[in-house]
Amino acid sequence: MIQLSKTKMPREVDLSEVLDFKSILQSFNTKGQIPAGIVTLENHSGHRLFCLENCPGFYFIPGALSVEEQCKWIKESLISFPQPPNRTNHNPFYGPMDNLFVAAKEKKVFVEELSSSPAPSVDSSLDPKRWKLVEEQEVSSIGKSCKTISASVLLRKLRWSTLGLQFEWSKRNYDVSLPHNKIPDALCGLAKRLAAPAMPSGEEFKPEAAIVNYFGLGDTLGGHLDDMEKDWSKPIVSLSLGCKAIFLLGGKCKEDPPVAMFLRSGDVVLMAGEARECYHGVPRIFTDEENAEISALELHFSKEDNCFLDYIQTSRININIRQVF
Ligand SMILES: O=C(O)CCC(=O)C(=O)O
Ligand SMILES: [Fe+2]
Repeated sequence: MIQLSKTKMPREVDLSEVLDFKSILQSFNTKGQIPAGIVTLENHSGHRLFCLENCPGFYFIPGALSVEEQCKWIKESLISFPQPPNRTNHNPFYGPMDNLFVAAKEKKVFVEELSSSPAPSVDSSLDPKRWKLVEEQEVSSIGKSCKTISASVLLRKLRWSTLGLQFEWSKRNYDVSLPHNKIPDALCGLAKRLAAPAMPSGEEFKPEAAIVNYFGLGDTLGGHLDDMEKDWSKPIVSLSLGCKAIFLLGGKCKEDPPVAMFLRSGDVVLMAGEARECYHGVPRIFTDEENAEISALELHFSKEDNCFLDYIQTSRININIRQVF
């Protein structure tokens, strides 16, 4: 099950064995050299792809997204992707939440409304209408018995949002009866172009759903399979944005030793065919200045709204796009 879990602060680990496709690309471009077990090809857009000999269907495209594209998808992930009818991890407790990012930027606060009638439901936390958004300065005038939580804390606790067909975590399946919007056209077009090298010949990828994962310091994604889509010959297209992470690609059994690789902002991974049967996860993100490797993003965002800069300096966002049927 895909769930981001809080862990203790990161430990010092030996990173010397972690595959680094950025430097593999550099040494291929300058010296024509490539490590054993890795093969390379070029896609239509001139991007170099790397595949692993012992994991057919796995593709790594280092630096596939320009800085402008990365900034665009970071903004979309914070502003529009968590908007209803898309659901987020906050839905069960707070209900559909409009404009969380803007509310956080404006330092607004959610307040639980205490109504005398009708009788409260057995579990009041499941009644989303009980939460209203107020200005920070109004909080002092609200009774101490009311629960309050700031929008910026809720933004920090945003773990996932779902686009297109909505994934129902409790049933671990897509619930086609839930209201949803189509995947935005620009994301659809991008996913189709990126997916092309991993598609069965003559077929075009149909993006029907996407899961957006938000990682803060100490957040991890445990080893899992994405097995709820019908046709595993179609790839999952996975975009990395923000702070650098380590991706673990295991085998078909949980016990198989994984290969570790760095995922930087702008990298894209495709997993199709046999690679879809491989366990994978994200055990670590790097938020320190030296290792996050987000200076290009920082430069770009420093000319814009500081809120994006503040968020991304301690975060990673992953958008993974799927064909469901
Ligand atoms: O964050 C990532 O790079 C991987 C995400 C993933 O595997 C998933 O959401 O299924
Ligand atoms: Fe996954």
